[in-house]
Amino acid sequence: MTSLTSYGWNTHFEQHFLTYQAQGLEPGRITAIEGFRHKLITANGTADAMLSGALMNGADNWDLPKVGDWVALKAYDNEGIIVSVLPRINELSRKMPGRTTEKQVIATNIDTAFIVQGLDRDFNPMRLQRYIVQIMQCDIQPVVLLNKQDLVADPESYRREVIALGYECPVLLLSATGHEGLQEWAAEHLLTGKTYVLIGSSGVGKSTLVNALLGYRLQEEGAVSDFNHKGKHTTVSRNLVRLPSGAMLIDSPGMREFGVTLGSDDQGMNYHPLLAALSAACRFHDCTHRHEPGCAVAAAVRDGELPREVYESYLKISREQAHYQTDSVERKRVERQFGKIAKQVVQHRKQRKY
Ligand SMILES: Nc1nc2c(ncn2[C@@H]2O[C@H](COP(=O)(O)OP(=O)(O)OP(=O)(O)O)[C@@H](O)[C@H]2O)c(=O)[nH]1
Ligand SMILES: [Zn+2]
Repeated sequence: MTSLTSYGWNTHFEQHFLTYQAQGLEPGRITAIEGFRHKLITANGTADAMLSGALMNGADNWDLPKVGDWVALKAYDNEGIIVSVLPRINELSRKMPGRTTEKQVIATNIDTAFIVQGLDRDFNPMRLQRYIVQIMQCDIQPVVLLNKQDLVADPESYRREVIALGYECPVLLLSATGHEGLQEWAAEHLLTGKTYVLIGSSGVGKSTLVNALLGYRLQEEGAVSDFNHKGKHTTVSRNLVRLPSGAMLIDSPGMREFGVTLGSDDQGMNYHPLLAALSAACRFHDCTHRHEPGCAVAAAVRDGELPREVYESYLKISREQAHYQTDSVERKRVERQFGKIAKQVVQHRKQRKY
């Protein structure tokens, strides 16, 4: 028997599972998805499951099971059919890459997201802030991991630069290959029964970090294999693994884009403590901090109190959010209209009996 609690099962899921329990279903957590095959951990060990037809036809893509989800499962030995996804505590999402404004769910039921940047050439405070803001508006705690510290002369200066931005999140220096900083990371931020996700661009060392923590090779690393014929292996799937410490860690493929969606409160960006405090002092309560008179945020940038990089990131992200919002409102309107037309067609057919 596997203890589900050690995989993150709690009273929230237990409550929502009651009706399924009455139907003789079992709970399970998705650890990997390969095409149609969903790998799960259940009280009886691991299982392989497919989606029920109803789930496949009825749900929007972001409602379908993702790595990290708890589901209700009709189990047959080590196989099964996933009948339903239990309500999520949160979901780590991004705007789908490209021009569309659809949301893509990366992983679910996450306690902390580790943003990994490599200090060799990947370090980029603008991109970092985009990750931080998007993660926070998903109600997930961000932690910044600056990896490959062995490749730069003064790693501390990078850490200081991130801390100076003033977001409320820890910043750690690591070397996955040199095994530096791993113990401190694990001791403070990888706790039993909690779920973590690693995100960042390709090649920053996410798989190397997972492997170092696991002490064995789950995914072959870059230098070793020749997976995609470009002399470089890239992680292609997400995997939830349980570390020896009992923490759960989800590795995810490298991302080129990490577009913002809208926060649950639609309040725009109140994720920077100083920016939030300053906003309250603006003359207009709905100040966009762009051109309004009496703007405390713009004044703080002029005075050097609020870092200019934070302000620039704010401007960029809030513009994208506005675009995301208009586009999703328009999409919903079109969907509603289409729904109406489809209904009329059905009615028309019924009346005509064909
Ligand atoms: N010098 C140095 N190299 C590292 C470190 N961490 C990872 N690397 C190297 O960086 C390369 C990429 O590492 P991966 O772990 O495959 O990167 P990834 O983030 O998982 O990449 P994707 O799977 O494409 O998302 C490999 O050659 C690693 O050996 C580090 O701390 N220092
Ligand atoms: Zn303002």
